[in-house]
Amino acid sequence: MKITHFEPDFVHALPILRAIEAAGYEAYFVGGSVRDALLELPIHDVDIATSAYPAEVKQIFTRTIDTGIQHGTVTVRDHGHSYEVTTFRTESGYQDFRRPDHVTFVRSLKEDLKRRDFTINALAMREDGTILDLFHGLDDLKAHLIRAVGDPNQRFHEDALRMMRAVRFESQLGFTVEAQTAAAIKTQHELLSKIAIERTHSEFAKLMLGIKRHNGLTTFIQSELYTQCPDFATHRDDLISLSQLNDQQLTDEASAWLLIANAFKLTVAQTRKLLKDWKSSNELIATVAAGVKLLPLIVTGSAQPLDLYHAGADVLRITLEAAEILQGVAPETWQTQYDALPIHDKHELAINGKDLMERLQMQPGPQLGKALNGVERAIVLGQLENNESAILKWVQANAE
Ligand SMILES: Nc1ccn([C@@H]2O[C@H](COP(=O)(O)OP(=O)(O)OP(=O)(O)O)[C@@H](O)[C@H]2O)c(=O)n1
Ligand SMILES: [Mg+2]
Repeated sequence: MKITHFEPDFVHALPILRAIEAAGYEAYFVGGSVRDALLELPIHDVDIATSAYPAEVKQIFTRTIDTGIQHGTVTVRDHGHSYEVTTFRTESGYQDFRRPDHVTFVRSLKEDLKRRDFTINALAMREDGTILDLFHGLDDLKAHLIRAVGDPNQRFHEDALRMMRAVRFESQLGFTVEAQTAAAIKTQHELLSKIAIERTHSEFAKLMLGIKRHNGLTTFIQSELYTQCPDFATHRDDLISLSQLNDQQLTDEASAWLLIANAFKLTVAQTRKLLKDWKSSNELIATVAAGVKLLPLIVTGSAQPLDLYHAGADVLRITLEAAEILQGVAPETWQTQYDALPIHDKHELAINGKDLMERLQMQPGPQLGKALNGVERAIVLGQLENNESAILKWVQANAE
């Protein structure tokens, strides 16, 4: 098997591979970029594995950064690009189920590939495009199977996050977790509790944004992995309902959490707590919480111009994405209504507080805030034109 069409990212990285080889070592493209190139998907992060030890890699290139030198990773800078070059390694220990006690550098590609998670991720590509397939990853790519390299129990003991990666790839690639690998996840699902929630969160979000969300969620539920996730354990039936929604692909993680909040029938406060427990960013929490408020209004057709205005473009977009999946609500009608609002943000008002103070001799304080809010509201509702003289007149009339 040989790749003949090279993505630009590979082309740019070729001189790195060639330089390492010219110095007498082996070097290969490995991991997700090789998998995705074979699937004809866009590639990102080209990873390079080499028989050269980190100190040897550093001698070959003029510009290097010690990214994770104790794990064998050196970043090589070349023409504005960065490449992670990692020495072939084996790992042992894994007392805490997430990081190896020691890393041993080795000179053999096979030793390196055999401790990787799945066969489709254990392919290596030579500089000429030849694929080295030591664990039948090509067969599994063809059969759309996610199969652990060697003993699945051992692979999940080494890094319990791999169980989440399995269900993530299932959804992201539209593959199926192979039976023995799935059985091992079920047996070992409790190990996921050892993993930092941020890492589980990141995999779960990728699952929710994948092309086969239904498949990923089904294995996530059947394997009991969900029981190890914050605030999910008591929601098995709700998660099943979530998995049975139409499989339309989501474009934003916030829409996914909105669907979850809806399936779990959470209040705004409960939604905030759930997202906090998943260590979400404040931005994500605010967006989803606002979506929880807006969603029922959209689904029942009762949202008013002010509701759309206060929600704003981002919240509206994710809410419409969720509403379309839940009830087949056509997003265009609402989007058109939103676009037609006279203004979309306070800053678009033809006056501000300073203008009111200067022109109407108003004093700073609650009165001023109230006047501005009234102006904003009247303009959104189409009761007042957004120009300075109309607004000043309106404020004077309403102050009397
Ligand atoms: N828990 C993990 C994480 C990664 N890997 C190996 O390291 C490679 C690169 O890891 P990463 O970039 O995290 O994942 P990718 O498989 O490249 O997927 P993505 O496209 O999301 O980057 C993987 O392909 C796999 O060979 C592994 O064995 N076990
Ligand atoms: Mg990657």
